[in-house]
Amino acid sequence: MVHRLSFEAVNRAFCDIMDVPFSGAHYKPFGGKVVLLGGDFRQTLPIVADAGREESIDSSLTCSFLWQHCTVLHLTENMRVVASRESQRSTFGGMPFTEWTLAVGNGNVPGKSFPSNQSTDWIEIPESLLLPSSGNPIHTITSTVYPDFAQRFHNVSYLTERSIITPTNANVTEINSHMLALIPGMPRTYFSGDSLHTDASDPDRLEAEYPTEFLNSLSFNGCPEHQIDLKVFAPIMLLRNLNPSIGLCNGTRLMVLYLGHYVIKGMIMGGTFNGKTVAIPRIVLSVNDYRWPFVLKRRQFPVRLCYAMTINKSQGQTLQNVGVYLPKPVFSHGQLYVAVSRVRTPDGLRFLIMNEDGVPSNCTRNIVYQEAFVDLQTPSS
Ligand SMILES: Nc1ncnc2c1ncn2[C@@H]1O[C@H](COP(=O)(O)OP(=O)(O)OP(=O)(O)O)[C@@H](O)[C@H]1O
Repeated sequence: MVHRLSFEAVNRAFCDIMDVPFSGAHYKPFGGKVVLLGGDFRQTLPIVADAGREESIDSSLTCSFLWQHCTVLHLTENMRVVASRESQRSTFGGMPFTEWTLAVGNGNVPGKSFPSNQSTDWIEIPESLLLPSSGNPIHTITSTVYPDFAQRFHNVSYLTERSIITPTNANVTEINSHMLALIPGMPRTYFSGDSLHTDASDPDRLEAEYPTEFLNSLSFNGCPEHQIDLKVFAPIMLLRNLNPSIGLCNGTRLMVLYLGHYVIKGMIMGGTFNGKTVAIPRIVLSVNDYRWPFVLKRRQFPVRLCYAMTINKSQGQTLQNVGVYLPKPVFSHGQLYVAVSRVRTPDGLRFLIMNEDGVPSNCTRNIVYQEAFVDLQTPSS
């Protein structure tokens, strides 16, 4: 979800554009233009660094002055899951799959209290969705989601329909490295060119304080790593909108076809541009993080391997086979709902959950800030 300040910035731009003398447009929301917004408040709220519950809620559109001008319309049918009869057959916590996913999103799955922390937002995942608990967890989850990988690693439809999702980038990296090593051949490595930019009066001091090696070690959400290892046939995800008119959007998945010095060629996996071959150049990405007194400029291919991806990054994807890997529970509103709602049928959804002692478990945390839904009722709904 977009931060409310972004909506407010667009609102101001519209007011400016539409402003002509005596029109009053300047005082109307979006300059008097009708704007259609789509979203699901059960999904994750805007990401605000180090934010607590209040800051997360405050960042959502419902806390903007614009919200009073919005009319809420509800979609009533789950088009993603409804196509499958499978989802109607079995029950999950006594409910059909579609209802169970909504109950997870609404925070209505009965909680399980633990004497140690008295937290009530822990829920049991139905037995039929759990993976067997023996052996190495990375091996268990990868071999379940990617069966017969050695024979099928270059099959584009096989890769298109599956992914492992997990809350943190550290686990994503671990799984991606594991999978890349299973493809024959040596990887091609791309290093970024990193530099810092600052308005400070003494940039030389900052450059001495933050040498290139330090800049190389920095990782940011939504920014490619300093070192990217790739092989032909590996699935990658684009991290920037390069050219939406040909399908190159933030979140587009591609299978690598060619690893050149100046471009990476790939085949788009899924969506309107499925099967289209495209070239991706290196670009300069700017990262402004409040922890550092400079803007990092990183010249790199804006891609990341995507055998596994974070739950947040998986928003918008529809997949046939999803492995939800939870070595630690989710940490923010809506993440568990996003995880359970990526599939068309419950057959394609499997969980591997570890408790704090690293022992497989059937309980996990479901974080739902009920305040996020308070303003969503309309008189007619
Ligand atoms: N009108 C429709 N008819 C048939 N299937 C549909 C329709 N709309 C959506 N779908 C199916 O539901 C899936 C999810 O649709 P879409 O990605 O547009 O929803 P969304 O609300 O953006 O999803 P997300 O939960 O990722 O935010 C699509 O992959 C598509 O298969």
